[in-house]
Amino acid sequence: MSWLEQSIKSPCEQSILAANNRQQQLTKPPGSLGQLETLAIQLAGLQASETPHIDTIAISIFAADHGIAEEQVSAFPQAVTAEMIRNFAHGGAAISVLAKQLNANLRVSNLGTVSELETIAGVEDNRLAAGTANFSKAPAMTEEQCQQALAIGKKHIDQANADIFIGGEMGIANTTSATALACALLQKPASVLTGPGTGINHKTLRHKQAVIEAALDLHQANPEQPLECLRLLGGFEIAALTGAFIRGAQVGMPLLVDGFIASIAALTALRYQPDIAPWLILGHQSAEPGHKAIVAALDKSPLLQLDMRLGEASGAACAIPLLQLACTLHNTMATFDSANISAATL
Ligand SMILES: Cc1cc2ncn([C@H]3O[C@H](COP(=O)(O)O)[C@@H](O)[C@H]3O)c2cc1C
Ligand SMILES: O=C(O)c1cccnc1
Repeated sequence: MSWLEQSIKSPCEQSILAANNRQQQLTKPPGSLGQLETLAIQLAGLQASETPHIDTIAISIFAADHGIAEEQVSAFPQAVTAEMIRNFAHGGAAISVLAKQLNANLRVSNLGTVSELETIAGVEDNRLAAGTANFSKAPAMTEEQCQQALAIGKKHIDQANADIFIGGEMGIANTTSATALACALLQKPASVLTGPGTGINHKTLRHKQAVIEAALDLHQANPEQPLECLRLLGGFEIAALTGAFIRGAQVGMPLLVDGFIASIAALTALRYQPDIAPWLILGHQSAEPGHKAIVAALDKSPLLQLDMRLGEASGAACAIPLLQLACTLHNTMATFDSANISAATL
């Protein structure tokens, strides 16, 4: 049996009840801390503890190139993927700065770029090929590549040993791949889901839409087979994220999901195994317009809306302090009893 078929862990009902009970005793009108309350209760269930905490944070960035980039669908050249891998390692990328500030353990996995990369300290060499195939002409991945990429995500979860996991990505043209995958899974046209990614002009946006429509016609991907949709239209980094999300729910790791790209990986995982839903927390609403439809399909409310559209796990990282505050309030506020506060009378 493949690891992908292992059962999903259930959140701990007893801890959810205990945490809910605790919330009712804290010195505030019940419900007045809004989503901070529900988040603490959700985390209690996921961590199987009445008093959840977010002290150790694992962030994994999966980077890879995309054959579809040769269709001129991104504002930036493909060399940027490898260049940004260097930047992650050297501490200059947005996620490098955020991870340092949050005291998170940042791992960077190179699944294969077109530009040659020297060996870089802090970058894991997980190269499968020099990027995916151009999915407007052929399946993006072979069966074997897709399985290997899923397994790299699994490995990151198995080694994470953290209170929460955030998966991020880097790969020029991956909004084209993610959009095509979203169209296939949601059965929506490219005209509805395609957005500017790194910032293309209107003419290029129409071209990007047409490239996606043609690829959808070519592959006729079956939404009932999400991992096959992933193989045909996805990317190595999107598959690694999908594998990480499936594994996270199998082993009981809370998963904080980033923006557009990470969310389509989460949706792929969810369509493959609907029981993973409770393990997903949505960090933020991306400004990439197609994210709304994916968020609706995930049936989750994003914690933040900051008009971010970067990827790299950056939006999810920004939501960590909120989760920490939710836990600290939940764990350390006084109770009506301990502070001698009168309870509600009506
Ligand atoms: C310097 C730079 C840093 C990035 N970090 C994340 N992305 C984001 O933009 C890319 C997707 O957009 P598109 O599909 O339009 O190429 C991905 O690499 C994504 O992670 C970046 C993009 C650039 C240019
Ligand atoms: O929200 C994202 O993940 C995103 C949006 C635009 C470009 N890259 C990533």
